[in-house]
Amino acid sequence: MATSSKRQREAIEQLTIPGARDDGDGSAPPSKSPNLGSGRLAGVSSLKQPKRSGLPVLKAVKARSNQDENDGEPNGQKRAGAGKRRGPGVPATRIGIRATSAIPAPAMVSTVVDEPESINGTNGSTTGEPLPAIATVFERAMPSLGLIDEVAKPRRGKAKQFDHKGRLEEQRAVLADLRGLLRRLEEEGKAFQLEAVKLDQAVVLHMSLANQDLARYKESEGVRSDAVTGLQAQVDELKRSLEAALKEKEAFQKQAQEASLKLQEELTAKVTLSTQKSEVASQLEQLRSEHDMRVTVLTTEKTQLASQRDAATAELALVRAQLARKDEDTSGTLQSMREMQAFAMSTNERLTTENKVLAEKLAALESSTKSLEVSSSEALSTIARLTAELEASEAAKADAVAVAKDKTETCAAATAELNESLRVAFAEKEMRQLVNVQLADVQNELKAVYAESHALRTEMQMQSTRHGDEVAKFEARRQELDEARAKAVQAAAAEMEALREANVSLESELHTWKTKWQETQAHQNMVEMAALCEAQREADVLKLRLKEAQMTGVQTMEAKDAAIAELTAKVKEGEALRRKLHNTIQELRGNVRVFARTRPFLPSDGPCTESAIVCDVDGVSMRLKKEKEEVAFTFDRVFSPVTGQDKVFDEVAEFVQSAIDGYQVCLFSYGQTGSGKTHTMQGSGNGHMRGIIPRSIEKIIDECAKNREAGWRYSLQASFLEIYNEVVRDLLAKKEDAGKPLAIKMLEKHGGVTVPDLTTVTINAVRDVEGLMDRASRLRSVASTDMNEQSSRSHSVFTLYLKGVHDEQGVVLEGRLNLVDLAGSERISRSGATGERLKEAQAINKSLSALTDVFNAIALKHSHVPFRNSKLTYLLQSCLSGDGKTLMMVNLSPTIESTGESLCSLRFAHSVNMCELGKAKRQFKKKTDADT
Ligand SMILES: Nc1ncnc2c1ncn2[C@@H]1O[C@H](COP(=O)(O)OP(=O)(O)OP(=O)(O)O)[C@@H](O)[C@H]1O
Repeated sequence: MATSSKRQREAIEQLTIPGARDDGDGSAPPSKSPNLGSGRLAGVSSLKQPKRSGLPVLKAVKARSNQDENDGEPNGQKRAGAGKRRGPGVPATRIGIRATSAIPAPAMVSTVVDEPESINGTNGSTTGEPLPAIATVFERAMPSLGLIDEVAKPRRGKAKQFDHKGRLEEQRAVLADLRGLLRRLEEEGKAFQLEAVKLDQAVVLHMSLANQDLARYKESEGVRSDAVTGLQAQVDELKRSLEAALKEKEAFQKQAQEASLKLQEELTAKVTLSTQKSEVASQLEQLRSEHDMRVTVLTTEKTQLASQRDAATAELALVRAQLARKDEDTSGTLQSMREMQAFAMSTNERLTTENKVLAEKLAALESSTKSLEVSSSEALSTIARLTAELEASEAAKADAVAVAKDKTETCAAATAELNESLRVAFAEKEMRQLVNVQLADVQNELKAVYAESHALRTEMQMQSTRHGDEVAKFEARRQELDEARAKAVQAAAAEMEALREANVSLESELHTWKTKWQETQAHQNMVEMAALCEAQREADVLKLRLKEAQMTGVQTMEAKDAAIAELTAKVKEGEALRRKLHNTIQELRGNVRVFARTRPFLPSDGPCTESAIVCDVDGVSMRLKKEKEEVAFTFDRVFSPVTGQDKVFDEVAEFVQSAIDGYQVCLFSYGQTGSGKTHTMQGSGNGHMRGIIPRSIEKIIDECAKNREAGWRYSLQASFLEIYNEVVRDLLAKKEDAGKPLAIKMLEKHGGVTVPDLTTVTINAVRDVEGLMDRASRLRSVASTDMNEQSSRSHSVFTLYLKGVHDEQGVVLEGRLNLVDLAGSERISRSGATGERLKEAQAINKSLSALTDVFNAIALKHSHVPFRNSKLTYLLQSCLSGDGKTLMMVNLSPTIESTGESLCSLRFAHSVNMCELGKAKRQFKKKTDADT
């Protein structure tokens, strides 16, 4: 404002003509040229200034001109002449118009294009504030108007005093001044043009900066939204799997509860049974003692009866002897009587007297005979009584014998019953053992579910923390950008507001101008209007250009988004292709494929859950933290603790498919004890935690069913063995053969090995395998150690023999899938093994070291590979000597304490990964009669 007033004063001083100076308006000559266009308005507030400074001047001009007109001059054509006549009045008006119209239009344009600078907040102007174009025009025009007014004022006063000549001189001088002014204004116009060009460049520069900012913002927005979407998807995925795991866990808990309820019931039933059994036993005991007592009583009775019988028999014999004696006596007496009768008869006559005596004697004898006969009949009745008694005792004895027989029968029945209950009790015991095995399995499964869900929870927490950080970062960035944008918008709004205000004031000014200038010079007014319209048009064009630029920016961003999406898809495709090519190369080289899997933390690992293993997101590399450094490893596949059984199986499924296609496939899990080998191979339960073995069988059965439609017939056989303390044992053996050592034999025909007496079971359905696994897990050598509650103390080998016959094509495929769950390597000091466990650990470590030697020999391409150094390597010889495909799953524990073991396992796995076994051979042959 102060500058503007100063400029006005300077201009007035410069333009003050000698006549005017004489008028006492100021005596000092102009010291320098006025610089009307050099300054910019300091801000929106300065827009008001021209109104305040210019309008009163215009009003004064108008008032004076009205006054002149009122002095007696008519309007219209006469005015020009009148003006000339009146002297200073007319030139003053002209000067005013010329000075205003001389302001170059491009300068206005240049001030309009100043906008983007302000929008971006990077205004190249010294003040850094907007330049409202039209306001500037008026700002610049106002001093000239004031000047003209000032110039005209004294002249009008003097007009009355000078003559025509003098007035003409004055007019000429004024004209010359005005010409000079016009020239300066033209120069000013050029300067404005130059400035406009510069401002154009600045606009372009700021536009490009704005576009860059916009692009950066869009890009970061895109990255953020991608990351947010990705993270959201991951979180959703994790939530889903957690939910599934929780559901499964609930189901398992339910199953476990049911199982424990069942077990409880069974235990109650068993208790009842054993109570019944003890009751029966006590009854039996009672019966036995009763029976024994009865037997004793009967024996005593029998003995008594026998002694009675003996006594009776003796008595009878005695009586019989007496009777016999008596009979003898009687017959002797009769003989003597007969003799005596003969003697009597012979001597009858002679002994008539004697006959009497003899008759008396005879009568006596007859009475004694009679008494003897009485005693004989008495003896006979005694005998009869005794015989009856004997018969009664015999009957009693028979009764007692019958009772004893009954008792014996009861006893036998009770014994049979007892045997039956014992048999039931044994069956119960077996059942209980089975239930215990199942319960252990369920508990294990529960533990695995818990561990997996815990890992998922941890991962989710980490993800959400990371997500939170990312979101916070993006939020901060967004806020920054929002703030910048808000500032820019604010600045733009202020600018727009200023423009609008300027426009409004311009319009009102214009209106005033129009009204005034219409009266004085329509043509100049038209030029001015044209300039204004031109400026407006240019402003519109610039606005349009800005809009277009924004549109182009948006389009470019959309194109960039599309390009980013395309590139992302290409990266994915590239990754898939890379994996495919990697697999092909590995296959062609016959490399042993190695997958690494880290198990989640378990409650038994203790409170510290800082993992020693970091799995990278690329899915193939990992790092092991060792003190302060990290050792990096790369394998064919790396599974983090949150990877479930299904995902792991998805990756090994192609190997299982190879077995169906007629290859010998060997898949073995290696790692320290408690690192999750059995979990990976066998798993637990029949749900989500099923391992590779049950899933492989399901897949094979499914695939075989599908291939059947194409004319293939399949037969599936399975065997399951363990190598415990260097002894091969059949895990599917009958009870009586359990634990029997089996021999490994070299097959002369194929050069492979076989275990001749191994049980093979035909598999028709998935449920066949469940029974089979139960059978095997009851026989497998498992024990509790400090490192694992259920530690496998043996290497187990599950083999599936597949034979596919295509009758039409006359071909036979013979695939074999060996799924090996190795016993865990262990540091004796950590596992706390002593006694039997120590012996087992030593055998395990020895055979694992033999396996290491075999792989080392293969890796170094030694001519001799020491397969025979252990039962394990001898048994796996055909798989490891190049005919088949081999995959090793290295299992790892995440704990810091296991770092040493993990490093050993990883180094071994790395050396195994380097082994080249040669290209696998398909077991394909022509069908023969033996293959029907
Ligand atoms: N990926 C996993 N997710 C959930 N739980 C797991 C996982 N891996 C292992 N576990 C759990 O860890 C425990 C030990 O695993 P496992 O018995 O399979 O180890 P191992 O390597 O076979 O041990 P050992 O050599 O002593 O037999 C089990 O309770 C198992 O359920």
